[in-house]
Amino acid sequence: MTRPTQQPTNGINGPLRDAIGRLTGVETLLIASDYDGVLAPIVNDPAAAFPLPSAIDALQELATLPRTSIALLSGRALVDLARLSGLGGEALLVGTHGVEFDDGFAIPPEAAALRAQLLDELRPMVTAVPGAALEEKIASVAVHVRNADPDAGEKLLGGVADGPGSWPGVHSTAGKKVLELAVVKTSKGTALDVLRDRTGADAVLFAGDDVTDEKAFAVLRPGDVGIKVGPGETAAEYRVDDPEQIVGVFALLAEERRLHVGT
Ligand SMILES: O=P(O)(O)OC[C@H]1O[C@H](O[C@H]2O[C@H](CO)[C@@H](O)[C@H](O)[C@H]2O)[C@H](O)[C@@H](O)[C@@H]1O
Repeated sequence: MTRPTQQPTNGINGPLRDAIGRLTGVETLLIASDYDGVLAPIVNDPAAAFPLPSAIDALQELATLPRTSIALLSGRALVDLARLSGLGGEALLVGTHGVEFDDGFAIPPEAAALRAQLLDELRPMVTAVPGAALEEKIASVAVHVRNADPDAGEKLLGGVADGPGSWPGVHSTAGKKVLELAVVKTSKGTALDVLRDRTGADAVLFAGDDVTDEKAFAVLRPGDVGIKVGPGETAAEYRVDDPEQIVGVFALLAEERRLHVGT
């Protein structure tokens, strides 16, 4: 279908605008998004990181369209992802950096034992640094230092990385003022491949802002669209500045795809 020349573009121009135009016409489309820093602006309290209402509106509108699926792919525990995003059956939700699908995840007993050891080691380390906090998830533990003195926080993260973060079977990933220690292998890339298969998508749009999202950008294929939100090195082909701009992308895609596929 030819795009009307006067169609609003939500301020999105150039190659990204063209890429969105190409996605509108694919037979089966998957829109997958990271949560924190993409749908929800970064805030000091992880428990209060709510999404931009307009982001959820745009994703929900996309989910109503034929042959169009939406997914959230997050480092969050699945239960927290569902609660904070407010999305339910209309979205495929995957938590803990790609291991926790909504059809169930059971942590292997030896990994559960390792996680318990990790918590025993980390609690006194974190308690000793005012403002630092532990976030417990089913197969990982996150050490947060956003609210700690910057030097003390960096020192804590260094000590955690060199200490429990280097134990056999522990997989450490640095994020935004956080070090995540997982007791199972995690990969948003593997999870995105699973989502692609499950939805039968001919093309995928993935948006992410952090280091762990690079594994998802790495599995994108020709015809897919990867969008990095904010600064930092990336393998993504496109970039927007902030969550408000990614809302613009989702809204434009919803509007154009509705015209193309009908409802
Ligand atoms: O994969 P994501 O959905 O981007 O989740 C990554 C981590 O996000 C959360 O931490 C980050 O956001 C917090 C709220 O804005 C912020 O306070 C913290 O400094 C950031 O690191 C979340 O708490 C983690 O569990 C996620 O893994």
